[in-house]
Amino acid sequence: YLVKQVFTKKNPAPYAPGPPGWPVIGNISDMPHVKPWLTLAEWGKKYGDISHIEVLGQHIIVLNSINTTMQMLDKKSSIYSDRPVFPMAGELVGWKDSFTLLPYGDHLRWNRKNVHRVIGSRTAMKVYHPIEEIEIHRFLKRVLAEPGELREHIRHTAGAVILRISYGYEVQEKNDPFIDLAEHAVGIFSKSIAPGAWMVDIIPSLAKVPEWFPGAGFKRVAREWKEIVEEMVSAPFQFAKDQIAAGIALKSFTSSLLEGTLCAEEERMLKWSAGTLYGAGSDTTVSSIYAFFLAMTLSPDVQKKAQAEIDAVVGPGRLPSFADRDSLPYTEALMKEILRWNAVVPIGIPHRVTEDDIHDGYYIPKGSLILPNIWFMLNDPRTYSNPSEFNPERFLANDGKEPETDPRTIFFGFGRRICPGIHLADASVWISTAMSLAVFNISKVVENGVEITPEFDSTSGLISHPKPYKCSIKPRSAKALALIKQDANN
Ligand code: HEM
Repeated sequence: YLVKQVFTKKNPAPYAPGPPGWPVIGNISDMPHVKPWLTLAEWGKKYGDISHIEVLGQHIIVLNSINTTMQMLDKKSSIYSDRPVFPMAGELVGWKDSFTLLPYGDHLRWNRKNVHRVIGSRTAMKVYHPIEEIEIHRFLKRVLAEPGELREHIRHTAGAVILRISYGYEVQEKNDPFIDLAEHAVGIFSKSIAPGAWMVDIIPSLAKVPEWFPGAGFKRVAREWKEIVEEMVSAPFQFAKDQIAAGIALKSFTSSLLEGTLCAEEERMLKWSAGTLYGAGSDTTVSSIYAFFLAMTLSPDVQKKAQAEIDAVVGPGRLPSFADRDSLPYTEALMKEILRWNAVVPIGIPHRVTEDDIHDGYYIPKGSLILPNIWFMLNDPRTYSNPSEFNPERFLANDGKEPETDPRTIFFGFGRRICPGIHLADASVWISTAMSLAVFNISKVVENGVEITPEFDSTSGLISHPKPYKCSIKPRSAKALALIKQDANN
């Protein structure tokens, strides 16, 4: 550790402190696989807001403060916006064309510009509000019919929203082929990108080893996965093209961009762009909405308060809509607290720095990976009082107290790579929260006369979900039941 701190002739400043490593292999055994955000937060406590490790010559910088992260990834975004190469997920499984993993450059900017035009602001999203309202109403019907299948219904609904917006595709009520495909492909993304899971990510030259070679089983796995990913990106795109050719396409991201004249390369980029939205949109908001039902099970008082607000503003005769959003401040605060409480992408997607930098006196060599510990920033006692407490009030101005930091400035990443789905995600989580609270009471399950208190535990992985739990979901009243049963298209 001390050796690392020494100001060497070669380096213009010392590396940031971090756990001591071994010569050559560096900190290979320190990279945590299970809930890595907890270990990274420990490093924050021990070594400060910027810490450094080295794994086989790869420098990794861990950030544990919102200020430092903003100063680096946002203020210096011209050099902090690249992505690392992921030999397994990107090169072998084929996600490298998904714009989540594109290097910083023209190709990425083309993608981001297109997405921004379609869903990049609250105003642009307004076109899709009716779709969200209809789809979430359908979700209420599914939950009413089979409350025990909550997780499935949330997945199905998120898939329905994103397939409609990306391709103009309307899902089947059961076993929709595109929803199953996305679920499969997104699972592959998570597995193939898991840090440290694949030797080829540590020794990239292994990618050249033939498939039959002992120990090269990962190449067969990658080939099989690549086929599924290709299918996931191509099949719904072909659907949209066929609909356009037949003159029956619904307006969507793909149809509006296919209206212009595109060369073959642009069409390929568009196919991947739509595929990226479809993949990224089908698994992320699911985690927040599933966390919402858990939080309501655990916090009946918060639930009652939000329901009282919705009853007073919306009344019993209709479901809430986006038009009510500005009149429901407590529900808004509740939604923010859901986001803060359950970090969906807990350590973000790594950025890569393209120039040498010195930040806060520490040397950040060109090519370093930057891991922002989003989970810790959402639980940092310097930003949030009693962070482990679920408390929407923290986001309301009370007794002269300023509201605490909006978690959306952290939750969706940073700088020029900030999540482009932010407004879609925000709209989906909000409308799901407001509509569900308007009609359902969510509570603990009683089994054999005993109330079961579910535990909040999260899965590891790039996208983290609350682990399965049980809750009871019942219509609040006969009027609520009638509202759920109304035709969703009206
Ligand atoms: C709860 C919901 C969501 C969360 C928490 C979330 C979070 C994130 C985060 C942390 C990043 C990395 C940002 C960075 O590198 O600094 C990201 C990137 C991205 N997100 Fe989301 N996201 C969500 C929903 C969505 C949705 C609904 C879509 C699509 C419609 C989407 C599309 C993307 C894409 C395409 C990228 C890659 C951007 C790039 O590399 O330039 N996300 N998201």
